[in-house]
Amino acid sequence: MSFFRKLRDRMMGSSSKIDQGLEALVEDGAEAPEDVRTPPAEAGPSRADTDGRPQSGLRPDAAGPAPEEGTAPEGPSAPEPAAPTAPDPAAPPPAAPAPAPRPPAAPEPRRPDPGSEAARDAAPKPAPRTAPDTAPEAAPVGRSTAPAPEPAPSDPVPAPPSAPAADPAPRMEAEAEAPKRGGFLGRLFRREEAAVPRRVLDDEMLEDLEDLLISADMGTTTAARVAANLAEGRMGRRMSVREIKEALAAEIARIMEPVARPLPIYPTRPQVVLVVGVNGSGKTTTIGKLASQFRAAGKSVVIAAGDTFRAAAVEQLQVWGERAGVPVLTAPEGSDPASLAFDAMGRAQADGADLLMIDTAGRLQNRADLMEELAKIVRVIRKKDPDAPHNTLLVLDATTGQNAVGQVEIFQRISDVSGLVMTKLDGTAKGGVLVALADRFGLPIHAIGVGEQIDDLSPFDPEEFAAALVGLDGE
Ligand SMILES: Nc1nc2c(ncn2[C@@H]2O[C@H](COP(=O)(O)OP(=O)(O)OP(=O)(O)O)[C@@H](O)[C@H]2O)c(=O)[nH]1
Repeated sequence: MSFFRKLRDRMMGSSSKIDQGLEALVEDGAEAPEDVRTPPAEAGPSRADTDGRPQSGLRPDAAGPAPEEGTAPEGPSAPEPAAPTAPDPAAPPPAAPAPAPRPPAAPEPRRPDPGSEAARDAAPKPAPRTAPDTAPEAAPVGRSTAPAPEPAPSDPVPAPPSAPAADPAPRMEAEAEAPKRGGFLGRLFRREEAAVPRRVLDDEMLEDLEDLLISADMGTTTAARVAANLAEGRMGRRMSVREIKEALAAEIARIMEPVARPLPIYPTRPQVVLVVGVNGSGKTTTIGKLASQFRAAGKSVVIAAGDTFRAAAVEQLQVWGERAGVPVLTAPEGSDPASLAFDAMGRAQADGADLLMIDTAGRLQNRADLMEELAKIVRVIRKKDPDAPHNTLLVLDATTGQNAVGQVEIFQRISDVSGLVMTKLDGTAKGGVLVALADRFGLPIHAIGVGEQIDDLSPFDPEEFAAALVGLDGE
């Protein structure tokens, strides 16, 4: 099963939210199919270019707007291809029900530039952490069982899924080719195409779209930005569900691209990875999965069970250690986690281990204690290596939706978070929060958890994620 299909299947919860919402949204405001086939002279006005671009004398929208990046050619939606009724170019611009251009949000800065890193830098940090100078290699996340999928070429439009399913790709082809065909087949394609519901992208639709994105946990700011960017150059255009999904996926992938970075691997031995996050977010499971993948990539790993306050957590980590074939260092219940971390550091150094992964407690209800605990762990391991920890991984549970935003803020304050792992993306309707996190914090997303099994940790691929989130493959 391809990674994309696996991700999409496992993200059905979130994809269906946007997926189903879009169907309803377009159908609600869709023009009747008859309207779609109205001769251009009548259809023209409603498609007036309202995005502020100068209209050429030829009024390109009269024959269908020029295909934009990220949208399918509009040809098939345009009325009859022969266009004998093409409007007179000299005719005055229509005074029609052109939707008002969506005003303010639109030309937002398109990149959540590393400004978000600036914001991160501005946050108080416990102590400066210096990563080794040497250029890191990438962690083998997801590569032990199958090679990580090559990132798709940076075409802003995710390629239509290659699945042979009767639907998407052939239909796209049909959309593109329909106008050129003559005879029976041409008429057939045009009729099918005319039956595809489309809705004019106007202010009302943009608001609906924004609400839909918010309901998928994208957060108000990111949802507004995504909707505004989608509107750019498309206002007044009649769009099908698939076209909206493609444009949305392209926009989401663009936001996620800069943060899709595997865990960097340094030549330093041991590379110390401190794993933080609230209780139940998936820290133990993620450490087990990562350890297994590092082992499969030929790295030697030591795990320290730093949540010494919960015997069950230690036992669970031991189980994962056995599965991954990695030693797990433990300490008596209630003992000082920093002391365990110190011992583990000594053991990892003596063994010449490539990686030391330190689990920590996640009791956010007593933030001061947790902060002191983490700070102490960092202090003692720095006695053995002043640059440690080399990574501080924050593990977040996707099912907590927008709460994840608050967790990043808190853990950035109490530890020097260097990257994220988002777990439980399978079966949640809240995957959109990852877009909000990328947009807001710009922290690297090293991997995503898509199940409870040892190989259910995958590299983060923005285009596949975006396509799965909007349900692109499901057409
Ligand atoms: N479906 C799914 N479940 C996951 C995933 N990652 C972790 N879990 C489950 O989430 C639950 C909590 O995971 P843990 O790894 O114990 O979380 P933790 O952060 O270590 O929790 P504490 O030990 O209480 O601090 C377990 O039942 C895991 O099986 C994932 O990607 N998908």
